[in-house]
Amino acid sequence: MTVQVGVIGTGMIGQEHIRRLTDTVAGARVSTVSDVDTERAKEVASGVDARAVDTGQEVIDDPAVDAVLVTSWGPTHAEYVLAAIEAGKYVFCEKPLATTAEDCRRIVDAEMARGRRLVQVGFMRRYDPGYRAMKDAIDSGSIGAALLMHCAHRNATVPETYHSEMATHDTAIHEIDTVRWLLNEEIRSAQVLKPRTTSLRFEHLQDPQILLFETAGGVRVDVEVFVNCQYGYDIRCETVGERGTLTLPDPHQVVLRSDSQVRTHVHQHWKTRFAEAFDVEFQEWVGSVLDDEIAGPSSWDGYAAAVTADATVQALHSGRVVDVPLPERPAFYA
Ligand SMILES: NC(=O)C1=CN([C@@H]2O[C@H](COP(=O)(O)OP(=O)(O)OC[C@H]3O[C@@H](n4cnc5c(N)ncnc54)[C@H](O)[C@@H]3O)[C@@H](O)[C@H]2O)C=CC1
Ligand SMILES: O=C1[C@@H](O)[C@H](O)[C@@H](O)[C@H](O)[C@H]1O
Repeated sequence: MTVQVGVIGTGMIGQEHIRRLTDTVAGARVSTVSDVDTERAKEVASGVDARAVDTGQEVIDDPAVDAVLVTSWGPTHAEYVLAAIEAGKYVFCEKPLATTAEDCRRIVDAEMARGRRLVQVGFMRRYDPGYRAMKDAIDSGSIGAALLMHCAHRNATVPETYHSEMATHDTAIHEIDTVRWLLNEEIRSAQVLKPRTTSLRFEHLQDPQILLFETAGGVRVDVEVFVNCQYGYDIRCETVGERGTLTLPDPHQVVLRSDSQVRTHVHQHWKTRFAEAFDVEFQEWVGSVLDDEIAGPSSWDGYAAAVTADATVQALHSGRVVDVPLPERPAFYA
């Protein structure tokens, strides 16, 4: 069987995932697409022999669509995810699940009321081979109990529309999910340090920032978010345990020795740095839709990340350590 996917949002990542579902992932086909920019939707649809419709709701209502992919602008996610749940359709939503914790909670409650998992959130790092190897090594006890984690999330540059809160909500939201997943614990408090700022930024932006988290089990995590680092897209993570450390490897790159130098390429964008992770993420999602059993990052994970991100933004503004007010995880998401 082929999963017929309807896509809402044909911007940058929407087009990436449409290409992926068309050329790389087995068992799926993009059948229907929409975007508020209807001309863009038509153009993208014609490239993959799909049907363009005028609204996201029409995608969800299309009887030919088995599963919905939401890759529109973040503030529109909640409306589409809730409508897909209402229609009883599987829905993959790019991060963030919703832009407010309240909307994430509405999604969690709607999914629980439906009685089965329909939603997967696009936290693609869980599918990166390096992060997966780190998770396996932590779980197997190879470094003993984890004590510390040092992370860095660097982008080459960001546009003027990017503001200081986005360092958490848009960027470090990936680390928030990754830390919870790797350590299998919730984050209980957040603090934000504001180092000297780079001169190579738009004036309104605090860049870099250092986010400090403490997990429920007392693991201390530092995350450097530096979104104008100039030199590339660089993601780092080291876990320090009682008996050793684990370092996230860079994806395979050829190393050139020539002219008295050793050189290797630095990724410039998330598209290439996480290309393999996205491919695996979508292959596994399609498999789980075919098996009728969604197993990837859940709407609870989307909600927990949003609550943690809100506390982190409060910490950015107050300069204080802020507790993360996350309720207990419902058994439905055990
Ligand atoms: N997992 C990851 O590493 C990444 C995730 N993302 C996430 O993907 C989402 C989209 O990001 P980009 O593609 O970079 O943005 P984009 O701005 O390139 O594309 C967003 C698209 O949504 C459309 N849109 C806006 N409102 C709409 C509505 N009401 N209905 C239908 N379409 C609507 C826009 O016209 C645009 O084509 C964001 O939530 C972003 O956080 C983006 C980049 C990387
Ligand atoms: O999700 C992403 C973008 O939306 C965000 O703007 C970037 O900072 C992240 O590195 C990327 O993974």
